[in-house]
Parts: sequence; C-alpha cells; structure tokens
Amino acid sequence: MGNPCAVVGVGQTHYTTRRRDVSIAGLVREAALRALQDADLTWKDIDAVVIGKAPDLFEGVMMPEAYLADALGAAGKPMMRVHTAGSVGGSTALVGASLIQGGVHDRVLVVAFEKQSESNATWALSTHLPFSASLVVGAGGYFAPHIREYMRRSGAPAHIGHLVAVKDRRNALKNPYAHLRIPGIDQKMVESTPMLWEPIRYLDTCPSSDGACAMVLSAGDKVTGTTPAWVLGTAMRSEPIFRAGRDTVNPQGGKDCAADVYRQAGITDPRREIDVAEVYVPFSWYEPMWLENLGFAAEGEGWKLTESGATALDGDIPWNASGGVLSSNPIGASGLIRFAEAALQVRGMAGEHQVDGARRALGHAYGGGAQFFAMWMVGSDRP
Ligand SMILES: CC(=O)SCCNC(=O)CCNC(=O)[C@H](O)C(C)(C)COP(=O)(O)OP(=O)(O)OC[C@H]1O[C@@H](n2cnc3c(N)ncnc32)[C@H](O)[C@@H]1OP(=O)(O)O
Repeated sequence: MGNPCAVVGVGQTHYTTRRRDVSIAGLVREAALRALQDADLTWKDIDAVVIGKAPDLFEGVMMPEAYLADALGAAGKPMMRVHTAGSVGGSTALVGASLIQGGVHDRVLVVAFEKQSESNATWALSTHLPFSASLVVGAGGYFAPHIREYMRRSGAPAHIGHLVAVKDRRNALKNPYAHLRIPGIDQKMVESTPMLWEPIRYLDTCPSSDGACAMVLSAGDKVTGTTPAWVLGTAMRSEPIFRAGRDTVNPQGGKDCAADVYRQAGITDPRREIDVAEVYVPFSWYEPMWLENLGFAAEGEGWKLTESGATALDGDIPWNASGGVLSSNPIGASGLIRFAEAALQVRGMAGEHQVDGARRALGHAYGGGAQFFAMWMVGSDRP
C-alpha cells in the first residue's frame, strides 16, 4: 500500500438545489478553504491538486479544471482531473492518496463538485436524445430494471426501499450540510409519493444538488490539525457496461473491489469489523443490493438486514449516518463526500450523526452503469 497516508482536513459546502450566490469556482474554493482550515494549513502547504467531477455535459462547461486551477491555488503546481462517472469523487480521493503513498507528494488537496442547477443531468443521462427518442429517462430509468430483478431474485417485499428512504432522511436531519430535510418523514409519506421509475417513488430517489467537497491528504510524517483518519486500504475496479454474462444486479467489479480493500485493511467479516459505512445509495433499493455486493450479507439476504434495523444509526452496522446520497447528490462530489464522511466518523468529528466509538469506516462510490467502483477503509489507528 506504500507510505502511510492520512486525512487531515475535510471541507464541505452546504448541499442544496441551487447555489445561485457562487460560480463553480466559488463553490470549489469554499470547500477547499474549509478543508485547509480543518487541517490548519494554507494554500502554500499544498503540493498538488486532484479534481473530479461527473461528465462535463452536466453543466455544459467543458474541461472546467482548465480554469479552476486559479480558484484552487494550483497555479504553478501539478493539477489533474479524474473522470469515472458517478464514482469519480471516490476515485479522486484514491488518486490523491496514491500520490502520497507513492512518495510523490507530501500534501495533496482533493476536491470534487457538481453544480446541477446549471443544467439538467437527468436529460443529459437519457441516451439517444436529441437524435431519437429514449426509452430510458435518467439514471432512475436505467437502474429501475436492475432493482426489479433484485426483487425478483431475492423475494424482497416492496416496502424495503421505503425503509431506507425514511432511515437516510431521518439521519440527514442530524447533518447540517444535507440537502433534503424532511421532518416527520415516514413510510406512509414515501408510499404516497408519485411513482417515477417503477418501483422507485419520488421519495425513494436522490435529489439533484449543487455542492462541493474537499479533503487535505497528508503523508504520515507531515500530519497536522486535530485527529487524522488513517488510510487502511484503497481499491478501484471497472468493468464494461455491456458484456455477455455481466451481472448488473451484483456486479463482479464491486465484489472484487470490496475484497481487495478488506484484504489490505485486514477485514475478514465486514459486518462485525467495520463500525460505520458511507455507501453510494442514490435510489433506496441500492442499500440491500450493496449490502450483498460488499459482503455484509449473503446473496438474497441484504433486504433482511435492512429490515432488521441493523443499518440504522443505532443499529450494529450503521450505513449512511450522514443521510447519504439519498439526501444530497451533487453527483461528482458524492463519492468524495462518502469518503470524507467515513474519515469524519473515525476522527470523532461527525457531530450529531457521529457513531459512538467508530474506529474503522468504509467509504464507497459507484458510477456509470454500475461499472466503476472506488472504495477506501479509514481508521483511527495508524497502520
Ligand atoms: C451515480 C448516480 O449518482 S445515479 C443518480 C443520478 N442523479 C439522479 O438521477 C437525480 C434524480 N433526481 C431527479 O431527477 C430530480 O431531483 C427529481 C425528478 C426527483 C425531482 O425533479 P424536480 O422536481 O425538477 O427537482 P428540482 O431539482 O427542481 O427541485 C425542486 C424541489 O424538490 C426538491 N426535491 C428534489 N428531488 C427530491 C426528492 N427526490 N425528494 C424530495 N424532494 C426533492 C428539491 O429540494 C427542491 O426543493 P427546494 O425548492 O425547496 O429546494
């Protein structure tokens, strides 16, 4: 895994429908400045910047990294852009970490963003338009059949998705940065909302958010600020979107990525050895699906774990204590937020949604047609 690497600073913007008060440059700078402040560092302490965002057509600004170098203090320094669709926030953190683990740099600023109010990602994701009509509208239209197939295979009852929708939004009420704040949300409220992409109802889906997240990563002997989060394992996997025999419900790439990161971190039983997980769940049904894919439950059993309450904030393996992607989804930033929230948990800095005594946390991101995966394990003890 190379040299020790730690998260010493985390910065988030508030996630919201529209940040009209800032440009994209203002948005990323806000997150970066907060991460620097948390790390007790300034721009001059940063050796390199790694930036990630989802496809350029989401805002219609091509290669935004070209002009964001100035806003991110990267003039005269190495800067690079990462692009792995929705998983990009996670991959961005991993590229930054690898620059430290490989001994190239001592301190790297990683930042990821999306300003969805400046375009319409749902239509950008509806392939074929404008040249021919699409039968699939947005990410929800793409993933709904995979969810239906999961329900068919596992026999999961229809209310399981609603349980996740309620749980994550209740957690979001404890997170001051969360976009959706829905006091009084319950299963009945979710069930009464319109069906968007069967079986995904309005409250089973993530919102479209504006927001940015940043982290300062540091070499082990250059740690600053308060408590660091130590990187215990990192892994990325990808697979082609179309391939004969590809299992889109339980993708091999996700399983291999999890196995790799657990091996590095010495985890043999994720359910028992991990204290908290921040997992990319943009549609509620992806919690039981990823519980199986990441080895927290046997195949076909993930929904039972959700139903038992184990993934609630007071359960034995809380998933998405922050409210997760279901509560805030600035797509390009969402993976980095998962990684950053995992780091905040093991630093004991997650505020009201802190999981008591969290020492080992998983951060997870996926993207494209469930074909790009990025994960890391962080811990409070130096490896
Ligand atoms: C890898 C991946 O990330 S895959 C996921 C990619 N992302 C998506 O697919 C986005 C899915 N979501 C959407 O397409 C949209 O948010 C929709 C269809 C659910 C709603 O569309 P719109 O009503 O046009 O939403 P719009 O963004 O204009 O927001 C209108 C209001 O509804 C709220 N809202 C948006 N989505 C939701 C939701 N799912 N649940 C509850 N409220 C919502 C917004 O907060 C906003 O409220 P505000 O004015 O008080 O800020």
